[in-house]
Amino acid sequence: MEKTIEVAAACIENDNHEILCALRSLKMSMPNKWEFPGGKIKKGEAAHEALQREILEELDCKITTDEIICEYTHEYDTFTIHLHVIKAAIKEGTPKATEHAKLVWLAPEHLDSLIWAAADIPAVKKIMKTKTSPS
Ligand SMILES: Nc1nc2c([nH]c(=O)n2[C@H]2C[C@H](O)[C@@H](COP(=O)(O)OP(=O)(O)OP(=O)(O)O)O2)c(=O)[nH]1
Repeated sequence: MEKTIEVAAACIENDNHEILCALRSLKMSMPNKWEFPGGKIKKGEAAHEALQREILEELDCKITTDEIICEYTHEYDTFTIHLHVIKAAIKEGTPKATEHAKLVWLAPEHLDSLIWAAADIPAVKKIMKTKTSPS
């Protein structure tokens, strides 16, 4: 059986309560799919630590990380990922698409207007539900 890839992804919210969505580029695997920016967790690394490193590498900014919004396993045809979606905020800098094709800030209720990587769909649904339900 293929090894499961551990992936940390950031649900970065700005002061307008919008969420940062990133479009995977043609050079990346799963091109043209939207995702929460992040990447693979290295051996011995904590998910939060991996996420801060990945965001600095691919968006050229620093984030603070908060609680895990959701965490689950998704089986693609050729590999399986264990996705950790972590709440985050920008601490320093402005996100730049150094690897992604595009970055957009979207209100939670509009997240389902994008075509997401299949693994992200439960997280998108959860964020939409949590952020748009009256409290
Ligand atoms: N970053 C991220 N990856 C996701 C998400 N959803 C999803 O299925 N993936 C998949 C895409 C990739 O197969 C894998 C993460 O790989 P990646 O290419 O972003 O990670 P990385 O930057 O560490 O990659 P690399 O240096 O090895 O090329 O997880 C998501 O929301 N964010």
